[in-house]
Amino acid sequence: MTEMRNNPSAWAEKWPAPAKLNLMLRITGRRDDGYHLLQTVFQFIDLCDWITFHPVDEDRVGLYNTLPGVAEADDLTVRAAQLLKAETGYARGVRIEVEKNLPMGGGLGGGSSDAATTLVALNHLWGLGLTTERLMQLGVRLGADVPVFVFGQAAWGEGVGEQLQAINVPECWTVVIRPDCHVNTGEIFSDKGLTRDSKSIRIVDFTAGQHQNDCLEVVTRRYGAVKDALGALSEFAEGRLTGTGACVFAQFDSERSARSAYQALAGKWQCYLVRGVNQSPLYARLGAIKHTS
Ligand SMILES: C[C@](O)(CO)[C@H](O)COP(=O)(O)OP(=O)(O)OC[C@H]1O[C@@H](n2ccc(N)nc2=O)[C@H](O)[C@@H]1O
Ligand SMILES: Nc1ncnc2c1ncn2[C@@H]1O[C@H](COP(=O)(O)OP(=O)(O)OP(=O)(O)O)[C@@H](O)[C@H]1O
Repeated sequence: MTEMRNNPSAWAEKWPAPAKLNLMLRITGRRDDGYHLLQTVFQFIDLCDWITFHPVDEDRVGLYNTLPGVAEADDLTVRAAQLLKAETGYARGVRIEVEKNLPMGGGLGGGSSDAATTLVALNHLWGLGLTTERLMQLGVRLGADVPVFVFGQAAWGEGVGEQLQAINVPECWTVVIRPDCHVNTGEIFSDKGLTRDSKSIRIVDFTAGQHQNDCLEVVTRRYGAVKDALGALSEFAEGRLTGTGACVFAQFDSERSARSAYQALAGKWQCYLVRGVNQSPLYARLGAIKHTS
């Protein structure tokens, strides 16, 4: 029996898998394998999927509930757990229960965040002792957005988003609109019209207001709903695209102004009123569990 099995309360905990926003995204080049080189700023928001891990004595990884259109074996939580077992030789298994709140194909990184939470939580619950750096290296094999969720702090990202430097950005009240469409990330990155030669900038340039997202033109050309959502937001504040969309967001100086924009938009759009956070809620949970175990 592993150490953590003697602490059933840790197993009973739900683990958060937060969404991220790309506060800007520049495409500066392309690797030989086709992946794009980026400069981006990641920040988390307090909108989360919630994942519960149930110990299984046999060598088996499974789900309680599959997601629409995603076979069990393809689910990123299952793939993350299998990867950890292959890496460490851990012999037992787990059943994973995902409470899905983050829209899929929304540019909020939900699948990647679910994978990262699985890596971090099972590393802890199975007592594997892998470092955060090693978990990030495993994570990037599952998706370019996984490392930042393992990293757990708002970050300046380069490479494909796996070279990360922690930064502090204002923790603004934010309105996110989810247009009624799913954007396929691979489809946007393979569009012929995508610009891939943006000049590199420095963190101070971002801080001074350079917020461009190089995917914007392609995404709004292909998805009219994204363009309309940006138009709706721009009546209140600067509207921005996160990742390759579909979600768009605007940051506000106060809860009051964010709430009033949210109330005006919520009649027509599916929206979320959220707060930007520089520390991932995942690490708040991990800290609390370590404290009591
Ligand atoms: C757009 C972002 O969300 C910004 O944070 C990420 O770059 C995308 O991360 P992700 O969804 O985890 O992406 P992956 O699952 O790794 O890749 C999906 C597909 O997008 C393309 N892709 C992705 C990331 C990247 N830097 N260059 C790419 O060309 C690849 O064709 C890949 O097959
Ligand atoms: N646990 C999971 N949650 C969501 N999607 C998953 C999961 N496992 C596999 N997937 C697959 O990953 C795809 C991308 O989902 P995700 O929610 O991460 O999109 P996204 O927010 O646009 O990601 P990104 O911003 O990283 O491009 C889904 O369409 C689905 O096929």
